[in-house]
Amino acid sequence: MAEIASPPTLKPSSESYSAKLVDDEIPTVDYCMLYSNDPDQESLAIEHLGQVCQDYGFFYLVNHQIPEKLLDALFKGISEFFDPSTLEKRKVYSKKDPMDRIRWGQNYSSGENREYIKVIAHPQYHFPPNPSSFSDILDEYYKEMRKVVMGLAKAVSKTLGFEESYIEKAFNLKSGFDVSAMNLYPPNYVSKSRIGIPDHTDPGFIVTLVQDVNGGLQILSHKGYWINACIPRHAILIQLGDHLEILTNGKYRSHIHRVAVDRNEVKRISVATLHGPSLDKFVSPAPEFVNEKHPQAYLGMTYKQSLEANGSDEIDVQSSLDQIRLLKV
Ligand SMILES: O=C(O)CCC(=O)C(=O)O
Ligand SMILES: [Fe+2]
Repeated sequence: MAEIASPPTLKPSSESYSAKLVDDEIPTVDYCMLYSNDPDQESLAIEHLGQVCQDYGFFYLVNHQIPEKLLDALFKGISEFFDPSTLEKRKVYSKKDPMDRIRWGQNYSSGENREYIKVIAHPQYHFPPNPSSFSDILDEYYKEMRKVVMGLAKAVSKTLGFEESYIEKAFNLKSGFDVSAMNLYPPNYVSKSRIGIPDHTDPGFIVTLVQDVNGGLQILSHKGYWINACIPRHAILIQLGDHLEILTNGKYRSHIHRVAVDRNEVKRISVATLHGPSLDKFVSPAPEFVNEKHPQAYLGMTYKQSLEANGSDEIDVQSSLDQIRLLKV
């Protein structure tokens, strides 16, 4: 596979944002340490992960075992897929029906500036069949990423003091519904504002994010200021999803994030995958997290119902946390 040259850095813009914007303050979690053969090291790593989930809700994951060559091939494949000269060909994936499993879109507006292709990556794979080398790379990438996600489900269960299969069972992750967005910002160098994607949280257990060019993603911390995410090359940014917040009754919260694009100068590709419960899984705050001091703060409903609660379908997902929340935590 061809090597990709070191990418340029996209400088974040702070204009037009009122809340404080700081550079990187995002913790790092070492995936291998969560499974260390040394029990002391392992328990320290699990304790650290629990602290990070509670205090931040997002972190850089390093030593995750996804080959760097696979990530580089993924970015190259996406870059070729979004080639401006083949724009007409990909319009075939424009949304025609709510049941479409592959969906393409291009937005140039004051509220959103990106080109994207969304696919369902689990429980069944739905990828653009051409070019075949690209769908093979996607297949490999999503399989590798699922291993990481299942591993994190075990580790997060332990941070909560449960057996390692707790999260997997609570979300029925073996049949989990994963939607992945491959994004190009700005859409072929044209944007109508500095917003790539506006403020939002994401549904599901966790969101995994990889990118080819640093900068652009901004995360609102629980302390109320924005952080520019400077994801180390080949690391994965993990963000906790709304349904982990619901399950833990607000102990592990999701958080608002957005993408800034900067003066159309740099092309950035990201792959954000929402790893969710199975569509029919009923998710509500677990009894272990509900007590007099922490009354039930969210409604229970199936994952499918919660995806549809925002008036959208299950692929064009947006957070429905506002409709599900009973109390502010
Ligand atoms: O591209 C990014 O950095 C973020 C994408 C995102 O937040 C999403 O697709 O939900
Ligand atoms: Fe997101």
